[in-house]
Amino acid sequence: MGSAGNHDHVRVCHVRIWMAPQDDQVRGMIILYAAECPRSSSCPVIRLLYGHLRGYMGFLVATLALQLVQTLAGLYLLQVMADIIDTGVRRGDTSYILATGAGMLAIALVQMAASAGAAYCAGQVAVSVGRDLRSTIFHHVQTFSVNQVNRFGSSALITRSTSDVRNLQMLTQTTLNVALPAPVLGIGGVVLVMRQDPRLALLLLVAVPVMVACVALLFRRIRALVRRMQERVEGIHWVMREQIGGIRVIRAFVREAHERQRFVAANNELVQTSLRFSRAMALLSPMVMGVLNLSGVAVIWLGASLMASGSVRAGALTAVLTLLSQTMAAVMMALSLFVIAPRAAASAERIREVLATESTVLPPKAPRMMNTTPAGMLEIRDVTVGYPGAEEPVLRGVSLTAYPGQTTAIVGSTGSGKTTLVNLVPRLFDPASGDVLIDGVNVRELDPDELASVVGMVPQQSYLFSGTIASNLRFGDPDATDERLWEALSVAQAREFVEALPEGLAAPVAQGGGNFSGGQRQRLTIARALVAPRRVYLFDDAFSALDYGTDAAVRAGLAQAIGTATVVVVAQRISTVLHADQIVVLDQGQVVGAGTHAELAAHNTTYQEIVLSQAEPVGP
Ligand SMILES: Nc1ncnc2c1ncn2[C@@H]1O[C@H](COP(=O)(O)OP(=O)(O)OP(=O)(O)O)[C@@H](O)[C@H]1O
Repeated sequence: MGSAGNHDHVRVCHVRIWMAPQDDQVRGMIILYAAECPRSSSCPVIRLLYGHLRGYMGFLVATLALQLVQTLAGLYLLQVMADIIDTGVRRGDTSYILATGAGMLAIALVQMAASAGAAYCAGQVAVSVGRDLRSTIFHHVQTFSVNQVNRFGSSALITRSTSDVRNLQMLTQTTLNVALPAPVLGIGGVVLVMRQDPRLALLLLVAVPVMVACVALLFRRIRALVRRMQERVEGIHWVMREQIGGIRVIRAFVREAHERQRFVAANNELVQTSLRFSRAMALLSPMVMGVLNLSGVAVIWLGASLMASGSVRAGALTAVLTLLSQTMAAVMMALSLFVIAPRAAASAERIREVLATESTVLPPKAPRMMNTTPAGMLEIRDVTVGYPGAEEPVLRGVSLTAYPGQTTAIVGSTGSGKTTLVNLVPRLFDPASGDVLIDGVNVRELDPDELASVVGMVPQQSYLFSGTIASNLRFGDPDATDERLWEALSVAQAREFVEALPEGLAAPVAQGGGNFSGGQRQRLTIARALVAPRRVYLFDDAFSALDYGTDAAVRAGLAQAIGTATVVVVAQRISTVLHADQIVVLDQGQVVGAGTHAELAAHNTTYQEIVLSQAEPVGP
């Protein structure tokens, strides 16, 4: 991430992407992408690939040149072959046949080398474009707010960065390998046949447009089906993700049969769409083959009658027939393009949908710096937040101030908006109205790096990344010493169990932290937030998986370790917030009270209800 005042805003074909300048590869790619994208083009594939392809002009030109060489060499070979038959064979001139044959061999070698070189260059372009696209999507999604990520869904975002990009990569490669030589083969072939006999050329001029018309007729239908197929694949990903992620719940509630049915339904939908697609494709192939075979019959029929009248020689007719079979092979290969192209067109639309989504938490153009004397006063001023699609706002006109050196607790019933409120501080999303300020600076005016260096957060869901305990703890400060890590683990009451692991800090962590218990995970996420000093610490229900004793020990340790920082604690348990300097009570998205435990317990009805609802008796 870029440092304050040191970042770029780039217009990317209706998309604004913010990226750190030191990421040269991505930066270069974004500049390319920003290059005058042909907005007028109605083809989503062209619009999407245009900027990326420009970066590989060298390889593109080389592919073009090599394809030209190999196609022209192929056509020239036909011409020479006709000469050998009409001159060498007809006259029985062996030396002419041998000399011309040696020349043919040399040309064939050039053709092979050019063909291999073209395939290599095309591969380079396609693979690089794929890499760049994946990178663009990944970095763009990174700029999204949490709500925007939720709107697309993780399955959709993964599919778009993987299989959709692969479809575009395949299209690029096939176009360069198959479609690029086609015009040269077409025009060159017509010229070659014209030179032999213009009447035979006329046949080619009729056959090719008929073929193109057949394909165009089916293209729209195929494209729509391909798009639907991709949606169905996404549907399967969606169901599978949920089932794999929720396997424990499924087993506990014996929902296997129900889940199996959901999967079967999603799978069947894909099968039905795939069958419709296969039917459309099944029509395409015989149509093209029919036109080609009819053209072959016409050439043989016309050629035979011309030969009988002596106006066409055997060599010329052989060349035309060979050219026709070569064209047939090329068209058959190009047919694969008609499967790949609609798939890529649908993929391009889906990728552009992601790229055209402008982040709602963009960094400021001219970021402000925090003052150098750390304080950490957190002010939330009159914020209103609504989730996309929800009728009512989740938070309405919420204001509170959390002071340095103090603990501010936020309590409220389930769904009252506590998590939503704390998520505003690190800008996981922004409020519809109102402001969040740290030491008087609006968080929207801070560079993301600066904001991250000021706010430490322990989210409600304890998530650890695959790696080691040390790599997870160093998330906020890659340079933290082992000693610092152990200190943080001590405060989080995690030292004991980490010491008990044979590898200690180097103990492996599975994706999501699945190889640790809920309480251990929670303690590790608390330690992670404590490794780097911050002005404001947010603990969102971060003690819920701890037993009462550990909860109390962690809070006691925190009071010592955090010192003068501002602490905001979201909690369900009254015992967790009992000694907070200030408790803010939320109810249905509004602040309905603020004060100490004693004050609220005496006068605030909502707080009293919460206290009463807790099974354990609460002390003064
Ligand atoms: N991503 C979302 N999309 C739509 N609505 C949401 C989303 N996240 C939360 N909500 C809704 O917003 C309201 C507040 O949710 P929030 O998670 O902030 O409550 P909370 O007080 O933290 O609840 P809990 O104590 O159960 O964690 C809830 O009604 C919830 O349904």
